[in-house]
Amino acid sequence: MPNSVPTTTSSATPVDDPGAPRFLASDNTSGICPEAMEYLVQANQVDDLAYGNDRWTAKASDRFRELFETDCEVFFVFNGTAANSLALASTCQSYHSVICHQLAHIETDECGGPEFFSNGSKLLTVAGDNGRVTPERIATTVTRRGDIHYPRPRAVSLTQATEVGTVYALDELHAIHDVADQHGLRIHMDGARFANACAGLDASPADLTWRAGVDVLCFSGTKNGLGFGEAVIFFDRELAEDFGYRCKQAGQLASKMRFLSAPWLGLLESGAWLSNAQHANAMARRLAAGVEALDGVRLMFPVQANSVFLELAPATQQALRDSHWTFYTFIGEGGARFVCSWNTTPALIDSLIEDLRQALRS
Ligand SMILES: Cc1ncc(COP(=O)(O)O)c(C=O)c1O
Ligand SMILES: C[C@H](O)[C@H](N)C(=O)O
Repeated sequence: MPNSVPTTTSSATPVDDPGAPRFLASDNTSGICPEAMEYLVQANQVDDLAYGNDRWTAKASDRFRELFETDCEVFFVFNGTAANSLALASTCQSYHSVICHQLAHIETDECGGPEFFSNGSKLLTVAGDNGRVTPERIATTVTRRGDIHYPRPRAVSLTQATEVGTVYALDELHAIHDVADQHGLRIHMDGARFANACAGLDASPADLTWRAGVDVLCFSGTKNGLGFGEAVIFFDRELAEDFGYRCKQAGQLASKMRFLSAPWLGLLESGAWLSNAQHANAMARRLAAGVEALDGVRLMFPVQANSVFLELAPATQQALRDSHWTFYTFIGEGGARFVCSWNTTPALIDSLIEDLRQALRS
């Protein structure tokens, strides 16, 4: 690494500063991890070609093909909403529909992006325990109507890890693949926290995607230690045809793409893509274990990735806010969501547990 490369690294909230905000609302609040920053700075050392024709983008794409053990097609876009919206638009026509969970981010938090970029493909939402779609609910949604007035289901979207911090086990993915195959559905995977699912399941990226029938994965780098940059990975290469044009038309073709792909290369070549997720998951488990014994706190979902959902009384929530904790209450089925990141420290988690303990006493 050139000596001039600054070894700047982002740190989590300093616990010893009582007035500092405590960032656990989202993994979108963390900074850029050292491995990504190192490669970002390296990519800045010399000029390179634009629009994805640079060496970094080629190397990162090859590393993804090594990681997934298959000749997949790789694209880089700026954020997850664009990744999901454009990937879904590649799986179906405007008169088709996409089956997804009622808590899916594509339904609740993308402001109609998937419908917009597909020119109208309808999202058909289904319920399901712990944020997961089931094969039975998919089959019912497909078969309940067959008339010309019903937008024919053509894809199913799975979020792995889910919006409520659970994961689809391998057998669940295969059962969904079977029913999708039976009904001619393509499978899109919202992998905003895909690395956390790999870590949580101790399963390979290939086993959790194409070997389980996934046609396209939106793999988030933003939540895995990058500043921005999502990889859209097509395992069905036919679906990838013309995807570059979709990106360009949607304003998602980065001219200096090396600054999206080089940090990804840092994650992949160092293995930080997985170790960052393993750490974030471990911090979530630490939080879950720490609150288990507290009266007045209910763990709302199994903690299988890096998110923890707690049912807290309004007064308790306010007490935490008064202590500068940040958390969301609009995700999933309510409750307070705490999300751990690559740089979440044990001290921060222990400080939250202690503040919770104090809040519940008052
Ligand atoms: C499950 C899920 N999917 C997709 C996204 C992508 O969102 P954004 O467009 O904010 O990158 C997010 C955001 O954090 C998310 O939580
Ligand atoms: C909810 C918000 O859109 C973001 N996806 C997050 O999980 O923090």
